[in-house]
Amino acid sequence: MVDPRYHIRVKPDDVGKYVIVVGDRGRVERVAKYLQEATKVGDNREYLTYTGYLKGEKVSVMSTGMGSPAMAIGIEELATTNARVVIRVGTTGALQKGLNLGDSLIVTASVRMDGTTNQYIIPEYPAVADFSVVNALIGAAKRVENPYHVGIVLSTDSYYGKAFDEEKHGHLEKQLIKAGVLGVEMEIGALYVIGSLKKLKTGAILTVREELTDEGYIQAGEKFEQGLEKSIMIALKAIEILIERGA
Ligand SMILES: O=P(O)(O)O[C@H]1O[C@H](CO)[C@@H](O)[C@H]1O
Ligand SMILES: O=c1cc[nH]c(=O)[nH]1
Repeated sequence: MVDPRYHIRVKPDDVGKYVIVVGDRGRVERVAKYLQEATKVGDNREYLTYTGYLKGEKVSVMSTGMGSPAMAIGIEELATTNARVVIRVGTTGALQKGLNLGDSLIVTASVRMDGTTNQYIIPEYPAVADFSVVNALIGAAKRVENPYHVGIVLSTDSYYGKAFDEEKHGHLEKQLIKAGVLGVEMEIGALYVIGSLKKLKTGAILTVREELTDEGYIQAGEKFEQGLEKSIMIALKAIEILIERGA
């Protein structure tokens, strides 16, 4: 028989109803330190999982690695546990001026430029967040006080180029920027589409890691690290809001 949690290697009851997913396994403990009684409940491949408590409710944090295939496996397997609400805390490259290093970006929807979700459903099916999760993230961002933006991102399969190769796809970049797409990352399309298909409530908050300036991109640094910490706090506060609302 196929193990429904072959990759994430957790017991269903070891995962809370509320789960934060992060790309980088080094980010898991940065989130877990805010949970009460956090303990490691799984560690296999890119999937490192801790579970603790917030307001008496079990909350987990799991890394999903880079790219949509790894996110898809993580979400499929999480859906066989107690998980019902999944919030991604990730990083993004800005596609618009005015998104500064360390700013938070609450993601309402994604342009599905990944391959994975096309193997699940027609391209016209939207990659959209759960409204109650977006609402809680906005409420939390107001309280934590980090500059934040709300909107659409582009989810690609390639960090180095391809969709944004000026010669090959310059028109596409211009089209999406003109259409107001705020940032680029690599997993939210899969999270939102597969989350919807599996009846999970999903949302995401990204931190700007590459800022677009007149001179080109500037990357990471202290402002980014501080902003990431704030984004983690916003995601946790959003979960507290959802717990209070019984959502
Ligand atoms: O910081 P994370 O969550 O990994 O997200 C972004 O960073 C990675 C690329 O450097 C991709 O996974 C992209 O989506
Ligand atoms: O996928 C990503 C993440 C951060 N910055 C980018 O340019 N791409």
